[in-house]
Amino acid sequence: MSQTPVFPEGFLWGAATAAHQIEGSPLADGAGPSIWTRFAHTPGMMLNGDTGDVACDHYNRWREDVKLMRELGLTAYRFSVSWSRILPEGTGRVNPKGVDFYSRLVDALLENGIEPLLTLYHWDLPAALDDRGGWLNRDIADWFAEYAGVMYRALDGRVKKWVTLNEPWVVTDGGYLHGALAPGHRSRFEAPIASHNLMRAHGAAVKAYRELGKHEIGLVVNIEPKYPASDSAEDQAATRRAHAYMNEQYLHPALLGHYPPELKEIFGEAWPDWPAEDFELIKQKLDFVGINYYTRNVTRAAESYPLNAAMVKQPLGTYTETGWEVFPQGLADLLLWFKRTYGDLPVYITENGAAFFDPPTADVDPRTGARRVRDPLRIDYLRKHIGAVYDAIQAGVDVRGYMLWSLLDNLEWSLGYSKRFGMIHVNYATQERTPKDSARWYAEVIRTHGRKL
Ligand SMILES: N#[N+]C[C@@H]1[C@@H](O)[C@H](O)[C@@H](O)[C@@H]2O[C@H]12
Repeated sequence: MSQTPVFPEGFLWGAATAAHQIEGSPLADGAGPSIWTRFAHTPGMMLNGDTGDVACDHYNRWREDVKLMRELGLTAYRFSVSWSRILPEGTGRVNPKGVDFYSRLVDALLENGIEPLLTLYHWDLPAALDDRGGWLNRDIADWFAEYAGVMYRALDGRVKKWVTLNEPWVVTDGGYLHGALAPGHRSRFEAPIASHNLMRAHGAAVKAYRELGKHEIGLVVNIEPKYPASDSAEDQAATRRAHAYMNEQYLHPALLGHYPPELKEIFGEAWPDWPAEDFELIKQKLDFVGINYYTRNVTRAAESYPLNAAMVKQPLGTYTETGWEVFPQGLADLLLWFKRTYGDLPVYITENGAAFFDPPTADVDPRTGARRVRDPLRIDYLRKHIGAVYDAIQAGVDVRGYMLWSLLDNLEWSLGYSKRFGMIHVNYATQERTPKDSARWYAEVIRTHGRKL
């Protein structure tokens, strides 16, 4: 990016979170347990034995957090709804106090000029549905559409941008193939079934929205550009497999109505022959796609399960606390790939950010008593990635907003509280919030609509 950027009028500047990662109080006011409530209380599943029982206590502190969003000047806020707060058993009985929590949050956002982007599913499946097979049960498409319908009836109109699923790839790869995430399964036979049912549920929820809703709905995927480590046929083939497995596995059925052929190659006998009518359900017209971008992957052939591919660490690369290479050009490359492959569908960057080392407690200026958290690496990361978004917009990609991951330091799933992605520091012992230097910087970016990158 060379010149002073001029982002499109109406471009949304926001931040993103997820229910289980910030709310705490997972069983309050009639809520049912989710698979993450269970997983976190299963010994050995969570680093340091951390759980989401308290997290950022957002369930009780949401007013304070909305005030912080307003002070930063956010024009949008992406959050998720905990399905089991709404339907404690996953289907049937609605918990009015669960609906009320999100209704009040949405009203507060709107009163403060912040547009809500609501994610229906950000990994916290009701435990009661997991007991009935969860994402392995084809009936979940109907269960998810029922839950989505409850939320559409309650909030559509105040919420005008809906997301069905967050990162189906992680749900499946982490929860059903490798077992690092809830519900902790490890099966190459279950993974394709979970993936396919996630996409069937996505389609059913979009179909329900077209009957009940009047605004916009989309899908959020985590995708990353795969660059071959060499020109060798083996590395090229490994890169092709990795690209299909992560970047095309969900966008192809949702937008094109079929899977990439590599998935049959990857899963072999574990890849079913899906009924044609499933793709009619999955491929529903979308109003936008959300892209979560963090890093790239330089890929080589290797003996690995199930891809026979491995990432090549870059000796001159800069890496975050989660071991991800800082590579902003990958975001621009990815957005151009998306446009070439799927056309001019509007795109939001629904997550982008980094975990760098931040202290457990904020510094205190002895003269003023003011708290401060210095995070120059995060500012550099964000500046370069927002710049890459601008480059893609200049190249013709219809990007309509940027949601920084994350508003708050939060529960990084099975990594617990060990990784801090927030632009607002959370002292978990006191629940004190301290906007980091990156938050102050982002507020200026927003105030100048991107001109002060
Ligand atoms: N890891 N990491 C950070 C972040 C995670 O905290 C979000 O819940 C996911 O949507 C996505 O993986 C990205």
